[in-house]
Amino acid sequence: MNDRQNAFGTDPLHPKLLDTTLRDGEQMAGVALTPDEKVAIAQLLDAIGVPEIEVGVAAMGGEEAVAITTLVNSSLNAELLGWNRARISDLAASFDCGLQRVHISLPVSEVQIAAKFGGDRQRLWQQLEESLTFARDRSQFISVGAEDASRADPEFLLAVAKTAQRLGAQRFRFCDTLGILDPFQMMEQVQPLVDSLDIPVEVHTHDDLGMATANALAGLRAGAKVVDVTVNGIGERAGNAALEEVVVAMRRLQDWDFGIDSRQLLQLSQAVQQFTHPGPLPPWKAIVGENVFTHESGIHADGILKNPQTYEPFPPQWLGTQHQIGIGKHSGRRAIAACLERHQLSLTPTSPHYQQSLLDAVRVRATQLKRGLGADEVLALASASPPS
Ligand SMILES: CC(=O)SCCNC(=O)CCNC(=O)[C@H](O)C(C)(C)COP(=O)(O)OP(=O)(O)OC[C@H]1O[C@@H](n2cnc3c(N)ncnc32)[C@H](O)[C@@H]1OP(=O)(O)O
Ligand SMILES: O=C(O)CCC(=O)C(=O)O
Repeated sequence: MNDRQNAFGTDPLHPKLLDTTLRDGEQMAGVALTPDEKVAIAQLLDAIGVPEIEVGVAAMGGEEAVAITTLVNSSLNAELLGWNRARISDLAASFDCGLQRVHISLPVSEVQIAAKFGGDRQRLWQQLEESLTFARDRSQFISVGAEDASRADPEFLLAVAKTAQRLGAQRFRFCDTLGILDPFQMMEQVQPLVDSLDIPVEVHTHDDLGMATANALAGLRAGAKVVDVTVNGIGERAGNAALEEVVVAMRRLQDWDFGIDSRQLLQLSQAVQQFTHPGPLPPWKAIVGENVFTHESGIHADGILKNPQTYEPFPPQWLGTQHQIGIGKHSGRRAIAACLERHQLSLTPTSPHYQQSLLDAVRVRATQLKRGLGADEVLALASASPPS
């Protein structure tokens, strides 16, 4: 990473990642990780350079507490954080697991305060104070999270943040819990917190409107110093900002790599996929999908063969991979010629009839199979209709 000034200025406290695959990621409906799987994911996160991992909810007890205790004792480099409601019993459960860094969450929107605290703000202030006082004497680090902050009254949100800071919180998490903001609104809402607090602001975004990653980047642009992510973007409902997207987008857009070894992102993504939703990821999934560096359309394949920069947003080498030229319904002559050339066959430029008949055969076959063709299938079609 060079030292050039970017959108984050020259502040030495560059933004950091907090991975919450093991907490919010696991909250995705149907996901249930064993302690061993949680440890395996944490080790992979650690290996690629993630500096902070939200490990789970100790108040759940049982295997979740076992997993958290095992993680605490597993000598990871990453700092670990345990998620808690603003309740002493939750915090006690985290401390029983050996956690020394805790997160305390409070609902801050009218609708959530009504549902969770019977609309009693006094109760909210009291639980904030009680839980922070309890945690302060027993922990090394406390962050406070404002659940549903994006729907909260901004003055009330700021009052909660300042109170949390005064009572000893060392970081404040702004949550777009329902994923309802756009990046402009995200900046407008996060900026005042950054400007008014002495402690760092963290942003937590959801993908309900497909804007989790964009909003995460907007939060950073507004001055947040920590951004929450999950591998493959898993999480509640439509998921969270995806670790791989935030890392690669920030490298591409701001020349900031978070200290992450992006060549290990594919392996991490595949491991998490197997533990959470066995089966393939959607091939078009940004950054880690199988098709992200596969070019089929004739015009694109032609461009890539002439100069990869024509159609690659960033070099596949960032992910330790290479581009592929796919052959299918949208192929053009140049891609088919390149495929044949790789197998010492030539698509004679002077026989346009042959070229067109092979292209037609590829299109028919790909449409029948509803997929791209392998080189062997292209060669079989070529030998079935030899140059006339
Ligand atoms: C936006 C988010 O991601 S929030 C995090 C969500 N994560 C989870 O829910 C983790 C998994 N959860 C669980 O295992 C369970 O819900 C537990 C162990 C946390 C609690 O289980 P239960 O005691 O059975 O409570 P239940 O889940 O039914 O209800 C939640 C309770 O917490 C209260 N609550 C919710 N958020 C908070 C908060 N931030 N601070 C204090 N209390 C809260 C609710 O009002 C409700 O209280 P009530 O029982 O007095 O009505
Ligand atoms: O940490 C918090 O306060 C809540 C985090 C969360 O998962 C959310 O708001 O979506």
